[in-house]
Amino acid sequence: MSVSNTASLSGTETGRVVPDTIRYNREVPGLGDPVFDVSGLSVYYGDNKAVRDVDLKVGPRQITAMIGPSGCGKSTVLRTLNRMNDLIPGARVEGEVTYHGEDLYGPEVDPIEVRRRIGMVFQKPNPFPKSIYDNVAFGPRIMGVRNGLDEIVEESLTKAALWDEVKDKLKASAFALSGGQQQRLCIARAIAVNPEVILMDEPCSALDPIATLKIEDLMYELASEYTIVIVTHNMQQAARVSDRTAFFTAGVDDGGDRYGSLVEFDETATIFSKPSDQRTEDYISGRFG
Ligand SMILES: Nc1ncnc2c1ncn2[C@@H]1O[C@H](COP(=O)(O)OP(=O)(O)OP(=O)(O)O)[C@@H](O)[C@H]1O
Repeated sequence: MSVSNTASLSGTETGRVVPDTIRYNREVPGLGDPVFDVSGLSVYYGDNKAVRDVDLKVGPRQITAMIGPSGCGKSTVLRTLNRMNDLIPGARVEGEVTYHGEDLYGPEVDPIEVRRRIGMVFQKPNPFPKSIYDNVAFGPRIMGVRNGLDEIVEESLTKAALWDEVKDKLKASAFALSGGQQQRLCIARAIAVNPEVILMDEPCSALDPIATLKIEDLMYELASEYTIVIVTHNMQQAARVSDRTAFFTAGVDDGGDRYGSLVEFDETATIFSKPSDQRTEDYISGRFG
């Protein structure tokens, strides 16, 4: 894929993000056989039913963005896609999440294998206190790979658009890299174990605008090979990079409990130009959130 359109990055004077802010001009791939099919998903933290009744499909080799105001459940839903919620005491899911048609929460499913196939990149770059090389080689080594590590490291760093910047200092500490480089290293680390899906939870929120655009370019390139789901606070970012967008909001139930839910899920251009729900319209117009 190539980057073919670098139109305006900002919204219009109404504050609304419109389709001409979409930088990457490509046809939206179909949902095909969805990679994930989420239906009737609710997530509890203890007794608190924090996210309710989410239905969502994630198509292969495309970028799905999750947007919405703070606390609407974006990260919670993202974590259900690779069972990271299992690691949070008191968290449990209700409803169904299938991965290629298989129940992701089925008794026979190995969560470790799930997290290998469905990798995650976090808000704050979190390289290990090791060399650049050892960060990337870490996952393959744990999987028992002994031969061909050099090739895996080079290929992963190349795919993460970092190889040229680090090829002469692979033994240097990962902490010697800039924030943006560290985040690309974390993406290389995720790629090194050969995943199908990369989940990204606010991957640019700790980065400056230049480093952010680099990661966005990278996401776009990676989407030809990987399925990407990104949580972002940044509407322009969702409009720029994603094929489909899920808009979540937070509400209060009759008992006064706050909860998150999915309002609308559609192609990104539709969400940002003619959303079908007034709450989406209000959010993308900057009227709340
Ligand atoms: N580990 C946790 N323990 C208890 N409650 C949690 C936990 N993580 C999230 N929650 C609650 O679940 C709800 C959704 O939170 P979540 O972090 O998923 O929302 P978000 O949309 O990603 O928010 P933000 O944009 O601020 O990161 C919130 O009410 C939050 O307090």
